[in-house]
Amino acid sequence: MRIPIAAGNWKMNKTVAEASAYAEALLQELDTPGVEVIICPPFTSLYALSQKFAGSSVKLGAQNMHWELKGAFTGEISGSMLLELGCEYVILGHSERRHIFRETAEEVGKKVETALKLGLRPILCVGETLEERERGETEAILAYQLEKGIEGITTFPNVESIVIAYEPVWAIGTGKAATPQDAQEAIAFVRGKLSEQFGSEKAQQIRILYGGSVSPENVGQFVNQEDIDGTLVGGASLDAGKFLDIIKETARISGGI
Ligand SMILES: O=C(CO)COP(=O)(O)O
Repeated sequence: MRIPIAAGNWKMNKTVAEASAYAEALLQELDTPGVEVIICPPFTSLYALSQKFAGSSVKLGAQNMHWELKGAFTGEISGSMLLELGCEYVILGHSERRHIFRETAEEVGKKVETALKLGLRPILCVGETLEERERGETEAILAYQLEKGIEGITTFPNVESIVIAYEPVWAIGTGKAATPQDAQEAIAFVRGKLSEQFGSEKAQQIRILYGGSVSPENVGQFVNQEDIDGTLVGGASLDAGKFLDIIKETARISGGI
């Protein structure tokens, strides 16, 4: 049984004070044992939130890390630093990192390998641009990003602890979400690729999320799909009330497993 996830990617938003106030509001209302809730704030709020979430069911994730463990990499953060701050997850290969900061699929793969080696659970993001979709290249792009992303971990015993997020670039921050059918189709394709790499038993255990303009109103349609195991939420996760509605709807649709 794959436990559904509601993950909030705050991107470059919220000061420590704002993050702390949000955490208090979230914890006051949170009562959904069937859903794994993950908050991914900026690095600067990780410590404060690890204190706030201690003893609760809310998990902490970072939004990026370097593939090396330490060294002369000005401005970078290592996986062991994230573990020390209480992170269980780390988002890797988000399309904003790939497109704005020119991260390559190979670099993302190195990060995934290091994260898993350290016992951090990667949330590996994959997704096509609008031009790629219109050219009919969606599956080729997903296959390429996935193949490079998991290249270094194919023999790892804990591959099932990875999470994949399908985030079509054209749906991110646009208010124009994919249709549940398109998302299901892409995610079923990803699960098929995971099955080729890891075998069907492992592939059936790996959670695959949808991300891109998820809201309290549309989340149910995604979580209702056979292969979609939750959502990675940007804008709507910045408001504790909206994110709580997303968590509740996820629990309701997935039967509070
Ligand atoms: O990029 C996203 C999550 O990682 C999605 O962002 P939005 O929910 O704002 O579209």
